[in-house]
Amino acid sequence: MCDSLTPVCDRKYAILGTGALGGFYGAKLQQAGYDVHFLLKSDYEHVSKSGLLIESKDGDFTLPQVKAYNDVEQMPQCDVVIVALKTTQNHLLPKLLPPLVKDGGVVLVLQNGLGVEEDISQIVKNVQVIGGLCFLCSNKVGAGHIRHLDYGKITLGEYTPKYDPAPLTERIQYVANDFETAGITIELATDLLLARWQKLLWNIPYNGLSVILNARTDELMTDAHTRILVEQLMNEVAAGAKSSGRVIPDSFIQTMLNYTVKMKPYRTSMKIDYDEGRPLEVEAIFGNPLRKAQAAGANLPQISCMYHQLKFLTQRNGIA
Ligand SMILES: NC(=O)C1=CN([C@@H]2O[C@H](COP(=O)(O)OP(=O)(O)OC[C@H]3O[C@@H](n4cnc5c(N)ncnc54)[C@H](OP(=O)(O)O)[C@@H]3O)[C@@H](O)[C@H]2O)C=CC1
Ligand SMILES: CC(C)(CO)C(=O)C(=O)O
Repeated sequence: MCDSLTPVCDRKYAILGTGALGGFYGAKLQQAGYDVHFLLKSDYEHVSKSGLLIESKDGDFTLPQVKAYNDVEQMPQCDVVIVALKTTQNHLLPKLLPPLVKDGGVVLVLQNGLGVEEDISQIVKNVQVIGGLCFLCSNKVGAGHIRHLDYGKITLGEYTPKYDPAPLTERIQYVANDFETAGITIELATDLLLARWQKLLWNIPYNGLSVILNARTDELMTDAHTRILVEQLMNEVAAGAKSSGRVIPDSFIQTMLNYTVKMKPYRTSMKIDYDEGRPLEVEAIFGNPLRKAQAAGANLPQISCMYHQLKFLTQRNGIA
């Protein structure tokens, strides 16, 4: 394996799920010279023939040729495997991950939600699991066609048993360097659990309310009543974090509110999934944090209410 100082080397990356997020970051890594292997499902034929098209606010580009697969058994073992499926597909990971990740390699989880690293550490042994929180607005708009609308920064943190804070290692450093070489801003965190709760502070109110109230982010922030609701939900997420011994200060809540006011009007990814009749990431984003907080004795009534509303909607619409 190449060391952390090698700017671009023969490190092999696998993208598990070449959609809005995996397609974008995978294409950026390939564009920077890394050896990237893309796992696809419905877009496999198209991408094998025509590659990927990335429309990005940082500049459009095409990759006419990519290494595309529809079967992990055909893929080479990779140094870094990026999990970029929707969490609703994570039941496939026991089949997808073991043949793909090198012994001593890295599994990088770029999904939203809580608890996925813990599950993955049970599936593959002798690999390092790293979590990444992506501040990205990207959509897949057609076969092999990704539209990157805004942002892109990733916060990376190493997973350790029980999510104990971890010092930065050489491994996380080289993953960070590779992404930075590809033009992605990286922040390194020594406390992955805190970083995950901080990301949930955005996802829980906006993803949930966007579906339940049929609203974009700008509508939720303009209306005085929904703005209060967002803030109350953020405070409950902070209470959930506190039950895990993590402190999210009020100033962070204010920063997230201001950040969303300045965002281009955005239909959240959960809302897009809902509108398209696809399963929603309800368990990873709502169920797991709720269960973790409840196990620690914390009561989060508004998040619990939202969780049950979303479960109702997904069951009624047959997308559970
Ligand atoms: N999009 C964004 O801006 C952000 C997304 N995230 C998180 O990133 C994760 C991924 O989201 P996103 O990229 O938006 O989702 P997408 O649905 O766009 O991408 C997931 C991809 O996985 C593919 N896939 C599903 N099952 C398989 C399979 N069995 N084999 C191969 N490929 C498969 C899908 O292919 P097919 O279309 O053929 O089903 C799809 O292209 C989620 O956890 C999301 O919450 C986090 C921050 C921002
Ligand atoms: C906050 C946002 C919209 C972009 O930063 C995001 O990361 C998400 O959709 O999960």
